Amino acid sequence: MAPQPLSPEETEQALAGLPHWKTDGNSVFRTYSLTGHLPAAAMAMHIAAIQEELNHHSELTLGYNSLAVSVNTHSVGGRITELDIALARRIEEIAPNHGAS
Ligand SMILES: C[C@H](O)[C@H](O)[C@H]1CNC2=NC(N)=NC(=O)C2=N1
Repeated sequence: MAPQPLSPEETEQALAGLPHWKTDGNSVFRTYSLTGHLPAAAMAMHIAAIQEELNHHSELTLGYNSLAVSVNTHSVGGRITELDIALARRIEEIAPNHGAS
C-alpha cells in the first residue's frame, strides 16, 4: 500500500522530535557537520546501507566536511510521508557515532 502524504501540520509535529531537520514543504532535510572528508564519506556509506535496508533513499550531498541529507517519497509524487520521517530518525540515531553535529 502506498504511504499517505503527511499534512503540513503532521510534518511539523514529526519534525518537533527531530531537532535541526527542516522542511520546505516538499522534502525534509538536514546538513551535518563532520570532522573531515573521510568521516563525512563514512557516514554517507552508513546512511546508504540503512537506505537499502529500508528501501527508501535520500539525496546525499557530500562536502569537504559536511553531509547534506534531503528526502521525500517519490512513489507519491515527491511528497513527505512517514517513510521520510522514519529514515530521518534512523540517521539521527547513527549521527553521534560519526561525530556529526
Ligand atoms: C521500487 C522501489 O521500491 C522504489 O523505487 C523505492 C526505492 N526508494 C525510494 N526512495 C524514496 N525516497 N522514495 C521512494 O518512493 C522510493 N521507492
